Amino acid sequence: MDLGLESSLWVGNKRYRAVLTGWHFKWTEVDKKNRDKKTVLVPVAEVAGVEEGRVEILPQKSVEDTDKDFTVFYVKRSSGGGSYGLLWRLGRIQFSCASRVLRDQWTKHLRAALKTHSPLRPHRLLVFINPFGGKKKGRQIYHSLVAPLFELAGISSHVIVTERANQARDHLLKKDLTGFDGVVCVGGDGMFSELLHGLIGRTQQEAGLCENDPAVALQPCPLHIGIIPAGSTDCVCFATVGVVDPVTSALHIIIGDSQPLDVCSVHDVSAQVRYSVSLLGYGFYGDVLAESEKHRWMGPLRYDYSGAVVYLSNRSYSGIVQYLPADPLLSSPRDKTRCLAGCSVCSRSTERLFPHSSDSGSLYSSHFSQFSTDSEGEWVSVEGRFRCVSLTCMSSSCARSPLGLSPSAHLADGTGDLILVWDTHPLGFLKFLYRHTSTQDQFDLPFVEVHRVKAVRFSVPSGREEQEYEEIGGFSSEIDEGQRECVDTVSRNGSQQHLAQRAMTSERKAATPFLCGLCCKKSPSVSVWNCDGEILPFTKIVCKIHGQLVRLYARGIEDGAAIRNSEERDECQRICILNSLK
Ligand SMILES: CCCCCCCCCCCCC/C=C/[C@@H](O)[C@H](COP(=O)(O)O)NC(=O)CCCCC
Ligand SMILES: Nc1ncnc2c1ncn2[C@@H]1O[C@H](COP(=O)(O)OP(=O)(O)O)[C@@H](O)[C@H]1O
Ligand SMILES: [Ca+2]
Repeated sequence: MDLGLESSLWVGNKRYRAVLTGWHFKWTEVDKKNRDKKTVLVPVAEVAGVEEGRVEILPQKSVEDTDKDFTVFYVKRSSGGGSYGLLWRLGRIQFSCASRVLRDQWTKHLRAALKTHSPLRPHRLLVFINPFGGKKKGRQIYHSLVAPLFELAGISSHVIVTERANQARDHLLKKDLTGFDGVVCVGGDGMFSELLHGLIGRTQQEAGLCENDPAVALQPCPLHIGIIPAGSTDCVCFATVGVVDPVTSALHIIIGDSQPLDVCSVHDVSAQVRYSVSLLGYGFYGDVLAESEKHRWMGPLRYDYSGAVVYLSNRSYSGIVQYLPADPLLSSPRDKTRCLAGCSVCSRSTERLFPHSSDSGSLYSSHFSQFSTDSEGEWVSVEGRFRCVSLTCMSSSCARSPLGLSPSAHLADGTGDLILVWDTHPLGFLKFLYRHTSTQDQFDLPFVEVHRVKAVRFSVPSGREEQEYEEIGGFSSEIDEGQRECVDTVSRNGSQQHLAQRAMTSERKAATPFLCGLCCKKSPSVSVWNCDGEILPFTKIVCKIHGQLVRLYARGIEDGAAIRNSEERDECQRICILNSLK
C-alpha cells in the first residue's frame, strides 16, 4: 500500500495542507491567498494514536462521533525538562475533512504508516506497580497519568500491584509470559532491578544457559522493559530518557522506542549472580545504601541524610581491584563526549557485539579463576585503600548528579567505567563528590582514576575478610537487640517486618561489620557492595559486562539544549527526526 497522501484539511475555520509522506506527517496552514503559514512536522514514528471523530482524553476519554473528523495524537516536546533531556507531552489536533471517504482514507493511511515505521509498538504489556517506592505514589501515577495514554494507544495492560519484594522478579521467572510485548515497572531502580533479574534469568533458563557461569555469553532478552519513574533515585530512567517524568516515559513506551542497554553480571565464588546497569559501588556508595535502609521512612531524602552521615564517618577500605581494559581506540571515559539519542559509538558497537555470522560465542574461554584470554587483552591489577570503587555501565545520571557518575559512559557499547577513588583527606573526597553536582570534571583529581573496562574482579586482601568474618561471628552471638535491629534493616529485598525473626543470613553477615560500625562507632574494615540499590551478600566478586543484553522502551537522552536553541519549531522536529532515523 502506498502510504503517501495529501489533501486539504480544516482545523476550525483554518485551512491546512496536510501531507503524509510515509516517514512524516505535516500540516501547513494556508491563508486565503494560498500562501503557506506555519508548518508542524511530526515523524510518523511519533504519532501516538489516530482516532475517528473529535476525541478528548482529559479529564476522561470522550468522543464526538462526527463522520468527517479525525483526531491525531502525537509527541510534542516541551521545554520544561531542565538543561538535559526533553519532556514529552501528548499533542492533539482535530481535523475536519471534505468527506467521510477522505476521512477514512486519512485514518487508514496514518495507521498503516504507524505499523510500518514503528514495528515495536507494544500491544500487550505486563505492568508491575510498587506501591511503596519513592513517595508511595506509584498507583496514583499509573492510574491517573499512564493508563489513559495506554488506553488511547490501544495497549492492553495486565497490572499487578506488588505485595512483597521480589514478586515481580519471581513472576517473570516462573509465570506464563506468552502474548506480552513488554514488561513495565512503576517504581524506582530497585523495581527495575527486579524486572532485569527476572527477564535475564528467564531468558537464560529458556536458552538452557547457566547464568551463574561468568564464562557464558548470555542471551539477549526478547521482551522490552518500560520504566514509569516512581522511585527515589530513578537513575535508570534519568540516564536513558533524560528526564524523570511518567508521561514522557509512557509516550516512549507507546511509540515502541527501543534502547539497548549493557548489563554487568556480578558473580561470587559460590556461583550466585546479580545484575547491575547503573551503580555497582563498594565503600562510600555501599555504606550510604546500608545506612539509608534504616531511614526508609524519610523517602528519597534518606540518601541525602545517609550520604552526610557516611561522609562524616570518613571511611576508606582496602581492596584488590583487577580489570580488563576495553579497546582504547573505540572510546574513552575522559573523551568529553556524551551518549545521546542516536549515539554513533553505541551504533558501531551493535555491529561489533552482534556480527552477522557469529554465534556470539563465549567471550571468555575459561571459568571464574582463569577469566582471561590472550585475545581479550591483559588484566591490570591495583591494590590499596579506596574511598570507593564504582563500576557503571552507563553515565548513571540522576537528579543528584545531572551528568552522572561517569558523564561520557555509553548505554550500549559493551563496556563499563571503573572509577577508583583512592583514600584521600576528607576535603578532597568532598570535592570529588561535589563535582558530581556540577559540570566540573570529577576525574580531574590526583586521587581519582577512571578506566573503560570489559570485566572487573574485586577482593579484600587476604587476612582482612577472614578477620572480619571472625568478628562477625563474635558479634552474631553477642549483639543486643538494638544492634540486631540495625543489622536487620539492611536487606531491602526482604520484607522488613519479618527480618527480626530470621536467622543470620550470609547477606546480613556481609553487612554486619559496616552496620555495627555505625551503631557501635566501631570502624569496619570491610564495606558492602551497592548493586543498583541492593546490598550484595558477598564482597569478593567477578564482573563481566554483557553488551546490549536488554532493551528498554527509550531512545537515550535527546539533546535538549540543541533542540531548544534551534530557532524554528521545524528545526526542532527535524533534529528529532534525524535522531530517530539514526
Ligand atoms: C556534596 C554533594 C554530594 C553529592 C554526591 C552525588 C553523587 C551521586 C551519584 C548518584 C549515582 C546514583 C546511581 C544509582 C543508584 C541507584 O541504583 C540506587 C537505588 O535507587 P532507588 O531504587 O531509586 O532507591 N541509589 C543509590 O544507591 C543512592 C546513592 C546516593 C548517593 C548519595
Ligand atoms: N510490595 C512491596 N513491598 C515491599 N517491598 C517491595 C514491594 N514491591 C517491591 N518492593 C521492593 O522495594 C524496593 C524499592 O523499590 P523501588 O521501587 O526501587 O523504590 P525506591 O526507589 O524508593 O527504592 C525494591 O528493591 C523492590 O524489590
Ligand atoms: Ca556501557
